[in-house]
Amino acid sequence: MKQQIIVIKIGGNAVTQLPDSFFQQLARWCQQGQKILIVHGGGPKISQLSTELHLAVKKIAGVRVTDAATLELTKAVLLGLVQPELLSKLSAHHLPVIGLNAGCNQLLQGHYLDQAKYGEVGVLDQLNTAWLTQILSREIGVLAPLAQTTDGKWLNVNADTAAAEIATKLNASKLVLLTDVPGVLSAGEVVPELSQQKAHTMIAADIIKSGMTPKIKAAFAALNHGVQQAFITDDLTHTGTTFITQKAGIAQ
Ligand SMILES: Nc1ncnc2c1ncn2[C@@H]1O[C@H](COP(=O)(O)OP(=O)(O)O)[C@@H](O)[C@H]1O
Ligand SMILES: CC(=O)N[C@@H](CCC(=O)OP(=O)(O)O)C(=O)O
Repeated sequence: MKQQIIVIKIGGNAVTQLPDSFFQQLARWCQQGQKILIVHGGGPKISQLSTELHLAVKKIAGVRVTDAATLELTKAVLLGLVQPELLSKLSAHHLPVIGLNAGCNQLLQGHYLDQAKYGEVGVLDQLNTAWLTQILSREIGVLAPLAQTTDGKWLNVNADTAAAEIATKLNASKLVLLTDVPGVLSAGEVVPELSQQKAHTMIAADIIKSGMTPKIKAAFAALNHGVQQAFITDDLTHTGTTFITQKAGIAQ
């Protein structure tokens, strides 16, 4: 089988409740020689600790408004709590892993999204793909959704957006957005296939909202920029919602 790159984004809720099937599927992909990059979130923990420390929690369409104090807390949560916990769970399942962040070898560089509106929030520009690809040929990379400006300032990036942009830059075969729901839901049922047009309608009807909005945008951005497949699921062994492009010509 051709070696391909799979990017898995794990949301902050999902990361605390990974089923056995998650580790088993990773082991299967490793045995097949697939390269795997995990981008992890941590939003619920950032919000919880912000509240405990009396820092305002504000999100605009799923993107955290991040002042300087919230950025410090975000780095501490992602790199000090969520990432080590995830690395130790993966290691306990004998999977070869390495923790990564934007500070290593210009791994992820970006610029401010809109500093007046969002504060220290970034958009990705550059990924050190040569170095990352080498790492991924040996280990599962586990990466926090932070970037640095060219002059070394840290930026908070929504993890769904980061995962999709990284998947695009790596020319990944698959982007899996692993979350706490089995897919995009409509009237309590998983929507098995979602076109961009149908997603727009569901957003306008307020069926898709809050944290699901950046996922939808991220998934379509990745597909439209060459990633072959994108899914939202709560289980790596179920496809949940598969995103489809209009070009695929599948009925909506
Ligand atoms: N149509 C929808 N289908 C499923 N979940 C939705 C939908 N609209 C909004 N959501 C919300 O999006 C949440 C997932 O986003 P989020 O909490 O940000 O997860 P994560 O931490 O995995 O990024 C779900 O738990 C649900 O509350
Ligand atoms: C700018 C921005 O929104 N950054 C996110 C990064 C973490 C994240 O996205 O975590 P989840 O995937 O668990 O939501 C945040 O601060 O919450």
